[in-house]
Amino acid sequence: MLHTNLSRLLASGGPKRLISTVNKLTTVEVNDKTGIAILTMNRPPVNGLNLELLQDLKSSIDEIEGNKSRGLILTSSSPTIFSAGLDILEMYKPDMDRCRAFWSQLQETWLALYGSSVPTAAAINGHSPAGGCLLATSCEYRVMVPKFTIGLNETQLGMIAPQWFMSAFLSVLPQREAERALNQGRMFTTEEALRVGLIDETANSKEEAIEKCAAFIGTFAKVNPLARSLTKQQFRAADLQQLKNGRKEDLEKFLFTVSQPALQKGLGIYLEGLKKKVKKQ
Ligand SMILES: CCCCCCCC/C=C/C=C/CC(=O)SCCNC(=O)CCNC(=O)[C@H](O)C(C)(C)COP(=O)(O)OP(=O)(O)OC[C@H]1O[C@@H](n2cnc3c(N)ncnc32)[C@H](O)[C@@H]1OP(=O)(O)O
Repeated sequence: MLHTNLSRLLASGGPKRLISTVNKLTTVEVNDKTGIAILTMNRPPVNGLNLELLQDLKSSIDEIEGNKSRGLILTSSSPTIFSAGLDILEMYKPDMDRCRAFWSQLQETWLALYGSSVPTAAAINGHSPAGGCLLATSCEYRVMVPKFTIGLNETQLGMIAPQWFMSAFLSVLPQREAERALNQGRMFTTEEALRVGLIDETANSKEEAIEKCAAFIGTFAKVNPLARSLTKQQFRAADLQQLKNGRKEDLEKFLFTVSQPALQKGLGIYLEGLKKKVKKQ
């Protein structure tokens, strides 16, 4: 009951205090009464994860860790896109120095979100392919609005999802399901995602999704915060350590991959397809 009241208060727009608007591409709002922080991505049109959005996400996660919030809910300001994943323009005909900084920041941001000490949930209020799915599966709970899609579609782009993308996916899906979906580059509808367990609940609106995420975070209200956070970290330690140990190698593999002419050709065709789709409408 307490949890339901907390989540209703949060969703009803009860007393909210805007703690930070410092970052250009993210905002953090902490509800005074519940102590839950809503972290909103705001990089139109599709929340493509470029270097700057990744930097802002990391600094917002740090801020939420530092201000003793009771939980973090990740969402988007777009009515139809949670995140379109990595900004393909960071990988297409890239400046290699920026590309290096981009991938290193992606690693950094993932380590912060997946390893966050506070309870995390994603209110998925739009499409969530690839890197968008990585963000969502790095959270502990997912609530998604109908008529959108989510999944790791890397193989469709001729790319291989790195091991740590797979770790987050595998922390949510059974191995058999995860392996098949990754090999196919499968995008799940909201309903399919619920059926396989890629999301935990559906909601009819962003507000309801946030309410349900807050209710999930509320389930920890009576649990010792340190015991909860250390338990979470033990569950995730091997995945986090694997990337920490292999960061340099992972970066080099990425740089090698994006510098392949065949990949560049594929990305060019993919981008062209996205643009043609816009013109047709
Ligand atoms: C062994 C280990 C090896 C390690 C090596 C690692 C290898 C590299 C790994 C890479 C991993 C990559 C993961 C990714 O995240 S790649 C990105 C994948 N994302 C997608 O495929 C999504 C593509 N976008 C869409 O499907 C749609 O845009 C959608 C999100 C469904 C939204 O549709 P809609 O609302 O209709 O919007 P538009 O399609 O019209 O898009 C509006 C404009 O935004 C541009 N756009 C869309 N997505 C991206 C993107 N991801 N990056 C850059 N730009 C994007 C689109 O072209 C439109 O642009 P414009 O208005 O200029 O025409």
